[in-house]
Amino acid sequence: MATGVYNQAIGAFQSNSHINNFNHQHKFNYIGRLVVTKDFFSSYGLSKRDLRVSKCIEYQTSVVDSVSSASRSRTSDRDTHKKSNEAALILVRHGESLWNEKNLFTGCVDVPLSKKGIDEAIEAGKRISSIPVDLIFTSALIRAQMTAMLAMTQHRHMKVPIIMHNESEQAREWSQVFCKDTKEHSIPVIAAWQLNERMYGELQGLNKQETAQRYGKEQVHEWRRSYNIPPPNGESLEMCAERAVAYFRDQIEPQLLSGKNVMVSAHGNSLRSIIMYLDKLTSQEVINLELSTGIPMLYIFKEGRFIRRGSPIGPTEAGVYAYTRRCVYKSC
Ligand SMILES: O=C(O)[C@H](O)COP(=O)(O)O
Repeated sequence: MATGVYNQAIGAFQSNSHINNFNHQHKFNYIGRLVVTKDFFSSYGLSKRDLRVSKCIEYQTSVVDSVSSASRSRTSDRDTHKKSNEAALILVRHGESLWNEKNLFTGCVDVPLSKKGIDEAIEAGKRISSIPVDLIFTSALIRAQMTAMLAMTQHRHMKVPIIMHNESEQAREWSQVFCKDTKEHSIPVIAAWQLNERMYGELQGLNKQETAQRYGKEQVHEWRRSYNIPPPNGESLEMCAERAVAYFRDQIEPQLLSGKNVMVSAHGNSLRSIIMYLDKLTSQEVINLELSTGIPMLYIFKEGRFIRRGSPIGPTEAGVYAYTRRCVYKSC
């Protein structure tokens, strides 16, 4: 049985305000397509009544498992992963940074999280706390790394994320862990510059609103959201996609293919380009794609396809939209 945590995780995606007390009906309304076994009900203290509210339960996934069930061994988790040939992919844009707070173009400048960003990262961690994570990829920038680390402090598995230093033979040698059990209670974290925010060129450090006043809203919107027009001496989304999507395909997809659950903590534009690839968005559609800080998005990778699971539907859930294809551009 491997559906319990998936249910719970999806339930947690439902609503910010319901994180601590979301009800089962919510969970099932959103899921609506999962096989729920006896184990699930007992491990989460649910009753038959809960089953009745889940009108249409038909889709079984083995991506995630019940961490609360101490009886299940890690070995069987691995077997399930292998057999199922499906995996979870969590994408999260870093929490608010100190420059997001000041409304400055940041790009590749390495700025830490603000207090609000720290809270967002912790909140993001709560939302994904029931999805087993085998491997984490972050950008090389501290705001994405802080987000990943803070999120993992909330995880039910309590595994310790450990940054892999591959920059030299010595770094690899000196950071080895010699205890099998300790290793099993760790999650490797791989930092890659290819996942960095798009390089914002001469806009880096400028105030967004002042820049819009100086160059005009349309011009700044074009720099920020067009697909192939770069800001002065910076990267267009297309250029950013060339490195970020290539990295995703070469390094991340093979991990998913092998059944590993992966979290990627990165940036507004590197993630927009990856989502463009995952959801097959056109260069027109991606213009309207906006990502909120610190809101995780879940995809299931199954039979070579990415199935987006992270955006709850319904007007009452507007506060937790991580992703919207049709958003009104606001100059900020
Ligand atoms: O780099 C930045 O300034 C932001 O993180 C992303 O900016 P954008 O919303 O202008 O793409």
